[in-house]
Amino acid sequence: MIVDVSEIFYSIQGEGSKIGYKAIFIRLCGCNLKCPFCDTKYALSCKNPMNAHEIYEKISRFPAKNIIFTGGEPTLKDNFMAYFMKKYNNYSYFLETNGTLFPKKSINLFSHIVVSPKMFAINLDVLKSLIKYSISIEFKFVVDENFTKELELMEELGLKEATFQPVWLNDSMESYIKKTVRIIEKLKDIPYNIRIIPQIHKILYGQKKGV
Ligand SMILES: Nc1nc2[nH]cc(C(=O)O)c2c(=O)[nH]1
Ligand code: SF4
Ligand SMILES: [Mg+2]
Repeated sequence: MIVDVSEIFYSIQGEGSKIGYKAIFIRLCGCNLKCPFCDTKYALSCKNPMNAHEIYEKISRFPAKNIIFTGGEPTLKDNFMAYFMKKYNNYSYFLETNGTLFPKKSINLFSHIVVSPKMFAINLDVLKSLIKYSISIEFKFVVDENFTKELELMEELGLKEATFQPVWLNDSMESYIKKTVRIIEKLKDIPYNIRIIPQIHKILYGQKKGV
């Protein structure tokens, strides 16, 4: 089975509740959305066909057992991910998804799913199914300084907690940190259980591929 792979790299989880754990990232090509703030535009329509064995050869060189499928939107490759995870079942698998497509073949093979819904492309039925059928799930919202819609969605889905991740646009490090602090101050007034976490890999390594 063949899939287009944008990049495979070894780093730490830089986002969400599993932040800091070492992980191997498999970034699949292709996405069903075109977010203006996308930080992986190079992965939206790339071509780099690899078969499962070639991918396995690459990942097996790294001394880690956590694999994160990301993209692009990896659920477009539901069949491939299911095939891969069943074949190489000595790893723990994690998924980063925008929550618009339901990965029915692979969902029960992920130890944990990070859903990052985009406010202009919400599919409530898919989000509810992800909550219902995943083994473990968290919501991560990429936010700017106005996050009313995100709070409304939390309400609608009955979420008790979520991660808010300040969006990194054309910010310098200094402006990103200042923006994050402004968001923290605003969220202090809001009675939701929200963790505010910046994208730690960008602070540590800068804005580049493969980290
Ligand atoms: N270190 C690191 N952590 C990440 N967590 C989610 C990422 C993603 O691009 O989906 C990502 C990424 O690109 N790098
Ligand atoms: S869903 Fe994610 S990968 Fe796709 S365009 Fe939006 S930010 Fe980029
Ligand atoms: Mg990223």
